[in-house]
Amino acid sequence: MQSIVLASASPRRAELLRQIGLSFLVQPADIDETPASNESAEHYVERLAREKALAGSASKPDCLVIGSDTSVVLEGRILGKPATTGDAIVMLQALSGTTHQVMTAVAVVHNGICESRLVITNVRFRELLAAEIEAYVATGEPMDKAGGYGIQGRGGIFVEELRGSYSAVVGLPLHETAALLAGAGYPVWETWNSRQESRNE
Ligand SMILES: Cc1cn([C@H]2C[C@H](O)[C@@H](COP(=O)(O)OP(=O)(O)OP(=O)(O)O)O2)c(=O)[nH]c1=O
Repeated sequence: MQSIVLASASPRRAELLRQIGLSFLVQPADIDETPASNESAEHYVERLAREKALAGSASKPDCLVIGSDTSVVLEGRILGKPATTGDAIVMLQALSGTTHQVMTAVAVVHNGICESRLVITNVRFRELLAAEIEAYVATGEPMDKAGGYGIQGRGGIFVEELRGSYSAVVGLPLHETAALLAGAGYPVWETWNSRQESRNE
């Protein structure tokens, strides 16, 4: 079986891949993340996931390379990672009491061919108090996360309802990732079997 490369600096994505039993190499991809003019959020997120996977594959052509991108989208507006704590406060104020979309795309490059999937999850936040937004931002948790929150962390207490994929919100949709890997000739469950066999030998 080919080696897997995760073209990402996100510790959440690595954790999610480990969760499903995969062994892989981490090699973050450095790409320009500026949206093109008039580009839709859907197009932007999927394009970035593909560019990250393709950038990773350029230096590891013999590997199966996974790239992904997550953006929070509020009324069509893309909220990336906050640049400052002030930014994080503004994002969280905007998300308070509303429903937003978390768009995550995953792309897999295999033998030069790139396949990708986009997953859209609706997340509703309850009304947030100004004081709790300040306290949350002071923890530092929002700073490396799209939309300025982490559902898997303290930010979990803001989420009233989620419709879609929890793993996609955290950074990597596991069902779609496994489907793409299977399509590339790498069914995830087969790696469980081979590990089991090597332990039994
Ligand atoms: C909404 C949300 C996002 N996030 C994270 C997932 C991603 O790491 C990050 C979105 O930024 P991305 O630009 O998608 O990813 P990244 O810069 O962390 O890593 P790379 O580009 O190298 O793959 O936000 C959470 O951890 N929890 C959440 O609830």
